[in-house]
Amino acid sequence: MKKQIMNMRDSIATARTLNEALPYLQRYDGAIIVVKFGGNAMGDAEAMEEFAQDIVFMRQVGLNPVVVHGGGPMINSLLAKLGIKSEFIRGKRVTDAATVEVVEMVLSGLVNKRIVQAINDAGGRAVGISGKDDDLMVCDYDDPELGFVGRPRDMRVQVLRDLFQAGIIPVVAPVAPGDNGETFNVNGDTAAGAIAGALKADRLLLLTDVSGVKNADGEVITQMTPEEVRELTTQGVISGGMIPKTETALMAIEQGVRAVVILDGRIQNACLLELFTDHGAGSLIRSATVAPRVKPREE
Ligand SMILES: Nc1ncnc2c1ncn2[C@@H]1O[C@H](COP(=O)(O)OP(=O)(O)O)[C@@H](O)[C@H]1O
Ligand SMILES: CC(=O)N[C@@H](CCC(=O)OP(=O)(O)O)C(=O)O
Repeated sequence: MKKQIMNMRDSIATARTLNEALPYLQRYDGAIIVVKFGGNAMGDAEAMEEFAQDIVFMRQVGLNPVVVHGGGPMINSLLAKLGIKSEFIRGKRVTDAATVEVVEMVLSGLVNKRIVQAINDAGGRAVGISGKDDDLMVCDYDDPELGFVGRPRDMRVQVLRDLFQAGIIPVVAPVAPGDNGETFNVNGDTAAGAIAGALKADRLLLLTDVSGVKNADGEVITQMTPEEVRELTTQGVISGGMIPKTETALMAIEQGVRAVVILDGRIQNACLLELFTDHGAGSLIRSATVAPRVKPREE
């Protein structure tokens, strides 16, 4: 009897959750959601499975998700095995000719296919590509001191639209071509922002291993404007790997992405929580002039 009551309570809670999701399901119908899955957010097999389920769920309810992934820790591990040293400047890896080969092997191979397989196992149809496929993301050199690090210049996102049309979930590795046969290593956040900007995505979700952007007291800031982001960067409160994320957020917003959310990809169903519940998750960055979203995040 007690068990039956518990089951009933669970069912009521589930129904309530579904009900809460309805306005968001309506709001996001047909929306393009770019999800950056950082290497630190990937975690174990279970976390990967949950992430894949969230992505398949999105597609199932009529959204168009695009996954752009990172894989920094996996690159580090192979570089270490090969005895190749690597350093970071402002959150980006200094990339020489030997390093870029390892980066392409790890990102376009190991990591990309692991995500593709997880999404397909969860019942979706995923296809893995990189910035090289159909010249999706042609790059220039970002900064001479970084070596083969690319800065996206020409975006050809038609291939992504074609994949949406076919019911396929694109999974993009941030490796890209240059004009003179170069292979570029692109920071995953930068690539996700460029893709979201070119698609004028409804949302860019940057999944990482912290619960959001933190202020000087270490508290997560739930909502910020681009001006506030610039201020925190000048003060040095935003540093290291968070810099490419917030830089990306600002650029994406400038290019017409409605809002960017930086959130903890290790928490269960992070994407669904952000998109389909009143509560939301992480730090939402959007211009103060953009109309508030339906979601009341202490608004
Ligand atoms: N103000 C800040 N708020 C939150 N994290 C910050 C901040 N400044 C620096 N960071 C660092 O940024 C890291 C996230 O970047 P990174 O490790 O590159 O993530 P990913 O691999 O997911 O792309 C956090 O783990 C944290 O150490
Ligand atoms: C230029 C640059 O820094 N490229 C990154 C690409 C992978 C990445 O961005 O991975 P995360 O998202 O897991 O950090 C790198 O070499 O690590």
